[in-house]
Amino acid sequence: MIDCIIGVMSGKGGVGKSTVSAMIAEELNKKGFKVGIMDADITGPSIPRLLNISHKKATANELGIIPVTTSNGIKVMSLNLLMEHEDQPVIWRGPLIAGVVEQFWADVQWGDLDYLIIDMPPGTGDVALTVMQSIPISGLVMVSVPQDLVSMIVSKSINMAKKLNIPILGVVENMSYVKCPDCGNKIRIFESESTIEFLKDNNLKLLGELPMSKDIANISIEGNDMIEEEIKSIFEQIATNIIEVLS
Ligand SMILES: Nc1ncnc2c1ncn2[C@@H]1O[C@H](COP(=O)(O)OP(=O)(O)OP(=O)(O)O)[C@@H](O)[C@H]1O
Repeated sequence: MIDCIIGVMSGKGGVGKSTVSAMIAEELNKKGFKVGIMDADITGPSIPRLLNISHKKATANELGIIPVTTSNGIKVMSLNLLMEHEDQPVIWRGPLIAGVVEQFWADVQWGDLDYLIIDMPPGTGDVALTVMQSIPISGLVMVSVPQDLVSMIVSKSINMAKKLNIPILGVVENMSYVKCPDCGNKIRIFESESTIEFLKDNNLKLLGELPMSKDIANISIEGNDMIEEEIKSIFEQIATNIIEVLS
């Protein structure tokens, strides 16, 4: 039994969707919830590295696939946990990839979870559609960089969610600013006035703003314990906001 399924979506690749998915899972887990994470980004799976389990392999029994569990208890399923070598590419066409996602939903023994986080494939393509149509998603978290929020890139994902009647829980603006190491000022490369307007016009909640930071960039190398406290608390607040919106 899974209580809430949260899809983490982005208009395009490389904006931090997987990083945010992994950190939401970590924060919900820290709050004492039973958490799982499904890496539905089949051709670019990065969850095992972000959660430091890329050396582990998933197994199966007659009941289905058994997810890998992190040292702190998060259940994880990713195609990379089934591949012999993590650098093997998945040279498959859309329907086959979509079939894997369906299996990750139907055949993985998730057990009882309070939250299942789904790291969606970027954009509004074939596999994203399969995820949204075949899994009963409770709500979507939209991850975007500021410059895409006010372009049509995020609007496409928002409109897709609306057409499929899936609520959007809110937006995480990633790489919003850089913090000056000397004076602590937040340097915003892209003016945020239009972001606020965009959120207002679309009736979207801002779940959190993350800086561009070396600590975040190095999560898959150094782990997330090394992240500075100020950034940790932003991730914690994002998780709290998600819980609030869902309840
Ligand atoms: N706030 C940040 N500051 C610095 N680097 C970041 C930040 N967020 C993400 N990154 C880095 O940007 C790169 C892309 O991040 P990530 O893999 O999470 O994006 P993604 O949207 O899931 O990409 P894809 O959809 O292509 O898998 C990674 O190298 C990650 O470490």
